[in-house]
Amino acid sequence: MMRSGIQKLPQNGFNIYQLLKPRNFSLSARNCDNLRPKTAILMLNMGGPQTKDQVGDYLHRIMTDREMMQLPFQDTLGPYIARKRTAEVQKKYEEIGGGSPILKWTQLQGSLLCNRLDQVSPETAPHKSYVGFRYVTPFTEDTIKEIESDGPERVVIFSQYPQYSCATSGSSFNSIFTHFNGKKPNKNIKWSMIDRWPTHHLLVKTFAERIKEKLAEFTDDKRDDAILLFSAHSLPLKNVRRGDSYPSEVGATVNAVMAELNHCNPYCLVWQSKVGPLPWLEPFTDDAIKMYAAKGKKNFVLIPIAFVNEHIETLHELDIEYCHDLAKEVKVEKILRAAAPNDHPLFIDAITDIVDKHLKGNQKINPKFLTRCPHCVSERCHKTRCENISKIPSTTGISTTEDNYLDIKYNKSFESVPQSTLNVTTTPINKTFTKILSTSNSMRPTKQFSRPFKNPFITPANLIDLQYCRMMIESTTEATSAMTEPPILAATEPITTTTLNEVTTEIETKMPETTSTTFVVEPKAGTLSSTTGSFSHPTRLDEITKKFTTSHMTTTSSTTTTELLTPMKVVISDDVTFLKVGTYRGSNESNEYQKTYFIPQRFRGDWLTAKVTCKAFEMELATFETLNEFTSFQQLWEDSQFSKNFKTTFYLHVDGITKTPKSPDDWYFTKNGRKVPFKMPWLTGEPSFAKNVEYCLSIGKKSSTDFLQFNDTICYSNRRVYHFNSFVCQKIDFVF
Ligand SMILES: C=CC1=C(C)c2cc3[nH]c(cc4nc(cc5[nH]c(cc1n2)c(C)c5CCC(=O)O)C(CCC(=O)O)=C4C)c(C)c3C=C
Ligand SMILES: [Fe+2]
Repeated sequence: MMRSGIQKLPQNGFNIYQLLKPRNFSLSARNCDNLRPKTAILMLNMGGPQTKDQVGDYLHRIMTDREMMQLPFQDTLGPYIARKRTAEVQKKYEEIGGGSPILKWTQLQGSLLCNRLDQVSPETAPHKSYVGFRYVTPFTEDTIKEIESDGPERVVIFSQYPQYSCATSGSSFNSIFTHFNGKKPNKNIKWSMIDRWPTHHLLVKTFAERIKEKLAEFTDDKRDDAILLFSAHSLPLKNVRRGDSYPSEVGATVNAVMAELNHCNPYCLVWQSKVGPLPWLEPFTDDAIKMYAAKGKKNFVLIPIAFVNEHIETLHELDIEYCHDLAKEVKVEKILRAAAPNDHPLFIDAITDIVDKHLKGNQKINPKFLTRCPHCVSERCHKTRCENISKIPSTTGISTTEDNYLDIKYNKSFESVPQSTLNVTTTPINKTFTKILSTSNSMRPTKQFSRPFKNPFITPANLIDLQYCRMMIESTTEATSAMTEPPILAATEPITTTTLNEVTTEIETKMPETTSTTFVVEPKAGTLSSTTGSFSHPTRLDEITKKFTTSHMTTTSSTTTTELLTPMKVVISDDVTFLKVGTYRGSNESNEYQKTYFIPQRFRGDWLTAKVTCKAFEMELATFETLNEFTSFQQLWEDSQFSKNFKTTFYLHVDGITKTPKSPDDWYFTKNGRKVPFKMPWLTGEPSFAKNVEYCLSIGKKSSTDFLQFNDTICYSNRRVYHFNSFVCQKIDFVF
């Protein structure tokens, strides 16, 4: 499906030529480069690649922008991830017509804005708009040079993000102030800025109109039930914890729009476009559609609420991935996407009013902008707000000294925050989590860890490694050859049981079409017993998966069917290799056994350190207790049957089986107080096999707030074959 935001430019029944008709100086100001504008409006935005060729550089810039992302070894890791991601992102841009329409829309909006400003504010005319992008041409720094050479009296830096985030608007503003650092500014040009406008009444009206346009397309009987899903680009929770105002500002826009609409419909604020493995603001837009659909809601309007023009996330993610693909998958009746404000006349009125009021007012800068987030540890933010900003000549009657007063006051209050609060010193570990999370966001210099760590499990090195592993794990979508590093593993791998061959033969006899089985056997589950093997077969797997999915979900309870979520996907990167870190011996009533732990090689320390560190970040760590388990896992991953349809990424921790009951009747789900037996079909249906079968279920969670994940396990009397037919359930009581 091909979409192009550019093709949509003339829609909306709005004749832009009416606005562009010549009026005194205004048109010439924009068409004749030689004419000096009195007022320049610098439209700030992130930008998007206009051609496929720009995608690589664009991603490179995003990934190396420390305000947008904080990665360990960012200078190396950022470009690496950008390269890995380029082809995938290029494909998306191809599908929306070859490039991002942000530039075209911003130019049009700027032009319409200046025409209107010339009318409503002749004293500051002629106005001329300029575009300054953060990650792609025209770069803000180049545009500033252009403005300076045009020599206006006044420049208004106008953020095109209605809601402020340090990751977006903050990054753009900081880049401007960094640009001015060390330069001699032209004292004749006065600068001021508009950093946010989330609840401007005309912006709110524009969104309301965009929604009404779509509601009008529903039949009368369906219209009132349509759920309005306000979808905003998500934000990492670490940014939220730091105090980023974006979530509350987006919420403010949504509330104002709903008030404007007299709360005519049910609605929900949802978040889209998560990047990377860390937790971001939820609920995600696609999950919300799925879950509402599962609850019988079938009509939706998606409203992009945090961006003022079409871009890849409206044209691809919302239109193609959700309104088309997902809607089909979850059998939505009608789902429409409201257009972005684009060139809606009310929107042009909105930006005109914002700039006009700004020009007539005397606030050159929002005090909120000068006050950093409560948990901000960014040196750049500090420098920008306390030093660089005061180097830009102000535009209003306020003297530079007074302007500096704001900065100095702020500066002092910042300095008075004891830096020691940034150190992680406390135990027990639970208490340290929050601090670690809130202070490890930016790539802090190691000196911030200068105080000794009392918790022996968390070391700066491991924190950095952890982040590194996360990024690496997330950044690739295919299992790679580096995973086959097993020589080290093979050499040290203990075989925990003597019955391996026996079981292999047995299974191969029972399942003759099986050409590849990988599993490990171990003594019957007892204390500390855990999963040690996998079953995998390229052709049978599909069949088995089908059988499992249907029989589980339909025979256990019809209501659970609707709560089946995406199965797991395990992503392993070529940079994460595994290392043996420990072996221990144990015994249960009938056997002795030995286990060996493997952890990602980059972790320093033992497996416990790795585990505890991961726990601190609520991340599961892939640990493989035996070589066989490791190889099985790898095979499973490589098996396209398993990987092709999976959308969710998380980390696999093959964890212990909770209990091995004696018979299937010993455990069951409860649903509405009713006991629902969990009937496990045996893979071959062989009665002779079935008589010794015991059933197991391992339960895991990827984070404390996440859904339970169930792993089916079948035990044959004294051995267990584990396979990865995992699924995720919600709201099910499990009773042993
Ligand atoms: C308007 C709000 C946005 C916030 C907040 C935001 C935060 C944010 N974004 C990334 C990483 C990426 N964003 C990317 C594209 C992108 N981001 C926004 C908006 C916000 N981002 C838009 C409108 C776009 C698309 C622009 C276009 O080309 O049309 C990308 C690149 C695309 C991709 O790789 O998927 C990345 C990467 C982070 C890490 C972040 C918060 C910290
Ligand atoms: Fe983004």
